Amino acid sequence: MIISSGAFVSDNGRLRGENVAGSVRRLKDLPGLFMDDTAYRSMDPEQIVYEVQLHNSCGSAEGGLLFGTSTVTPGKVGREYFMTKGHFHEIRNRAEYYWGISGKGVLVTMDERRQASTVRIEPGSLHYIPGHAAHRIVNIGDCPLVVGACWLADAGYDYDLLAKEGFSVRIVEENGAPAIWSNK
Ligand SMILES: O=P(O)(O)OC[C@H]1O[C@](O)(CO)[C@@H](O)[C@@H]1O
Ligand SMILES: [Fe+2]
Repeated sequence: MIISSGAFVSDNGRLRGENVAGSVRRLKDLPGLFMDDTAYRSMDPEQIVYEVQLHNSCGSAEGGLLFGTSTVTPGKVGREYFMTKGHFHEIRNRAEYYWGISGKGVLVTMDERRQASTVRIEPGSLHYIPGHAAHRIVNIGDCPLVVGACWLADAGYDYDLLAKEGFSVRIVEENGAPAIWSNK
């Protein structure tokens, strides 16, 4: 039985070692995500918006768990802060834990009736995301936002519902501070 995987989480939330894989999302990978398309098109398409690192030692086996960290770069497109794409789980009832490792952020969740909620993420904060809730993180600070996560390996990703209307709220800078805008 495998009880240790030979992987490590460093102070900045980076994973290394066995069974660790990473992916990067750049501005060019996220067309239509941000509300200000003119600002989006004026920016460097190679700019990294966020990176995800994943520790996977079970594939997508039912009953297995995945562990990941997401690192969102500080920045904005127009007035809207850099954020992850966000998703519902393909198997809708699958829940997930998030916790803040470093930086300042907002967790946005939204149910299938487009009811949204937001909560601040800070180092050490713990967030339970129930099934049937889309989830996204937003970096509202000047440093990278690093968030850890643990979720069921068979959860999968569903981006289709969000591709049409997006989340019902957006996190934007207003008078120098983060504000929640309705996107209904
Ligand atoms: O690119 P997305 O769909 O916003 O997801 C980013 C990552 O956040 C997680 O929810 C946890 O970090 C993973 O499931 C996912 O890989
Ligand atoms: Fe998820």
